[in-house]
Amino acid sequence: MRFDVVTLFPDMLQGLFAEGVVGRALQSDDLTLNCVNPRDFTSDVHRTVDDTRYGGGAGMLMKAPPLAQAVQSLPRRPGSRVIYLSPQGKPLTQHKVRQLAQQEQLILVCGRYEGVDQRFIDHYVDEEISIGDYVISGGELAAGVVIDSVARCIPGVVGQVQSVVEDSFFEGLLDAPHYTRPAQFEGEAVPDVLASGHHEKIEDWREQQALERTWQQRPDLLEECRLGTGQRRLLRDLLEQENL
Ligand SMILES: Nc1nonc1C(=O)NCc1ccc(Cl)cc1
Repeated sequence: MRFDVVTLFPDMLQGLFAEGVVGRALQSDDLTLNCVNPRDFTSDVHRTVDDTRYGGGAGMLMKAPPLAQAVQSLPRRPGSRVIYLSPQGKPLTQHKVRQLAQQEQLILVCGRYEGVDQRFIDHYVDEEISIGDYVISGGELAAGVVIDSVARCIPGVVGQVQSVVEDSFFEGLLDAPHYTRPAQFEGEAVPDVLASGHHEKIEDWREQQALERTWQQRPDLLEECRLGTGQRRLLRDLLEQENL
């Protein structure tokens, strides 16, 4: 997978991935990160990348030509997609992450200021993606979230594939609680079942905890995910316990 990031702040992205498991993977041949700066595609002495809006309105917009030339400067692999990060995009979900991980190349365009000229989006962007319903200062952190979550889905990037499969949202449910040594922490012990060594009971307990936590924190996820018969029974028991 090749990640190309179109950004006015290339050092930000390099900094985000200077260490860590994804950072190390990005040094390898099968996973690369390249940044391209639209400012390098300006022709005026001030290297202008922004301008005021037609029709008025506060703040500045990113101009289309430097963004377009930055994207055009990139070598394109078959199966490459241009993604624009913004609050106007479709929500980034684990399902979308898995879809993106199938591509050969992702070109991530990071906006700054108050937005970009819509004609750049219409002519060059394949899809707009949002990492959440809030506004951050630019698309760079959102691009970092896409790179990290997609890279984790690529075989060989994150060791112990099992830990990736068990990540929250891989089964559509939130994760069960986890515990490690010490056995006692501030007077609280670890749930007995986890010390029982009874793997089937432990799996059932974790399944029940994941359902309970998802039901409490994110009932919306329960509508979407396809529950197995065992999970459905556990959820029914849970709702009965809660007299619901
Ligand atoms: N939420 C989000 N999910 O993806 N990106 C965001 C976000 O807030 N970007 C800020 C942003 C995006 C475009 C421009 Cl021009 C300026 C600022």
